Amino acid sequence: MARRLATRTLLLLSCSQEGSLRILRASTEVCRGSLPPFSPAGSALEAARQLVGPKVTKKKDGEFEGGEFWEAHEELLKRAWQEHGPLHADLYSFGPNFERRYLTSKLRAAARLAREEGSEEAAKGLFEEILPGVFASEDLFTEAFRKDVLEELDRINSAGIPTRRPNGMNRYGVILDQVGFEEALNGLVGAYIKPLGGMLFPELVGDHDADEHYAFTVKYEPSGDTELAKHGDASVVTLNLCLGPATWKGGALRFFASGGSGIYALPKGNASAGSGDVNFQPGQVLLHRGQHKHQALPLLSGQRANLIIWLHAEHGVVRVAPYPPEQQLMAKQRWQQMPRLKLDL
Ligand SMILES: O=C(O)CCC(=O)C(=O)O
Ligand SMILES: [Fe+2]
Repeated sequence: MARRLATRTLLLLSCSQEGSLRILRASTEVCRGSLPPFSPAGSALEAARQLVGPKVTKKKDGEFEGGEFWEAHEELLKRAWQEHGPLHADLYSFGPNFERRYLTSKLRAAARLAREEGSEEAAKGLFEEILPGVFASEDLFTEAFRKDVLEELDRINSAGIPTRRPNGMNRYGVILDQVGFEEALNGLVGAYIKPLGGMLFPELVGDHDADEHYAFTVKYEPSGDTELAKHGDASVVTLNLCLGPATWKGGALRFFASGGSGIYALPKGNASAGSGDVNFQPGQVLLHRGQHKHQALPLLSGQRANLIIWLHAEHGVVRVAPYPPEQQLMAKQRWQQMPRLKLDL
């Protein structure tokens, strides 16, 4: 699973991979014939609304489901989302407005202290290690962030533009980087999420191990996906924010213990990977290693939506071997890196 997801991430994020370039070119030829005539001067939004997205069926290994369709229409869909425009413009660009509206003052103050003084005490104080290797916080994102994201998702889902399944197992959700959020997310990840991931998992996040991200939402409800099989993510560190929206029953996230072995052995104690169930609360964030195996238990009623950010190195590479203590980054090195503002697509 992890390797398959990594491969798909690589295909989505990197254009330098020979195979994906070939698929893209071939399918563009195939699909042009079946598209309504589209002139560059016409409305991309109108053209995208006439597309019929591929059926989504697989609950495992579904990364490439409809792959040719998505590769062929990538440019059109990107322009369609631009034309569609935002409901909450602040969500789409990272800067002082984004930070003030969507990040708690506690998080901003803790990050300032880490950047200016090299002290991570306040940042560490935002988290509780609820299972070995699983850090939880309710102090990262504001209520307004959840509310605006949920409203934006509703609008995206009723835009009439096809959206691609978020990964090989979850069928329902939105790939946030593909619907206009990549710039804001690059800023958020570079300035906050990557240093937080490095602070909590210094043995895995060095200088470049979390340079890139893949962000998406997942949705569970009785008429759609209700559960998710045990897996690891295509990430070195995963951030998982529960968006709510309101109430649901079941749907806990179960973690499985593993310490790894040989050169992959995780340090003992605080940083090892423990087992247990997490019953999400709206607004709660988890940070865990991507390779810490987990599973979503069956949702019994209601709906649960989460926003997930996978951190990985360039080309989807996921570090699994821990750094020895003397090679780990210092707090200032983590927090003073400049955010990368563009994805290398
Ligand atoms: O159900 C969740 O919150 C986690 C989903 C998940 O693990 C994933 O999409 O990789
Ligand atoms: Fe996962």
